[in-house]
Amino acid sequence: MTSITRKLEFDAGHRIPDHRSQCRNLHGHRYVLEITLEGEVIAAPGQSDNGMVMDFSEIKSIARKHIIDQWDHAFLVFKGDTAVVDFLESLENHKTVIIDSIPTAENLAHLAFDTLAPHYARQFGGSLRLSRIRLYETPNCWVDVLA
Ligand SMILES: Nc1nc2c(c(=O)[nH]1)N=C([C@H](O)[C@H](O)COP(=O)(O)OP(=O)(O)OP(=O)(O)O)CN2
Ligand SMILES: [Zn+2]
Repeated sequence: MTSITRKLEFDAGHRIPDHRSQCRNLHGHRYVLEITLEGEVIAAPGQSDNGMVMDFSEIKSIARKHIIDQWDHAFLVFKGDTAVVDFLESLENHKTVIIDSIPTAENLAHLAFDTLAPHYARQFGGSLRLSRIRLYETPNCWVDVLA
């Protein structure tokens, strides 16, 4: 079994409404998402992905389609944070993602894991699995969600 990791970055706004300090304010981060997959190295001479667990560009395409393109330059807001939801909905064409939980790094990492895992599992007849999502909220703060 071999483990490979693809890193992607995106910018998003959020706030943690219950937070006792600064994080209750509207603010943003350049998030770093690391996607780690486990699988066997493909042995298929002549095939584009020969010698790879999965083509890094393919890992990126799946993550972009299902997470990055939605979250990049969006404001990620808890559905129960009605003051902010109402404000964002008053802005024409604003990119807002309403989620079922408070947008902490932990909850966002779990959401990314649960969203992406089935898409990677579908590759190569189910022989590939998402083994870890690591999400950096800042260079000093990150979360790991493990399979
Ligand atoms: N367990 C968690 N704690 C905190 C979260 C979180 O998602 N999970 N989020 C925040 C804030 O949103 C913020 O992103 C982190 O702020 P801070 O602790 O200030 O992190 P910095 O890296 O910017 O701190 P430095 O002191 O500049 O290193 C808070 N807590
Ligand atoms: Zn924050």
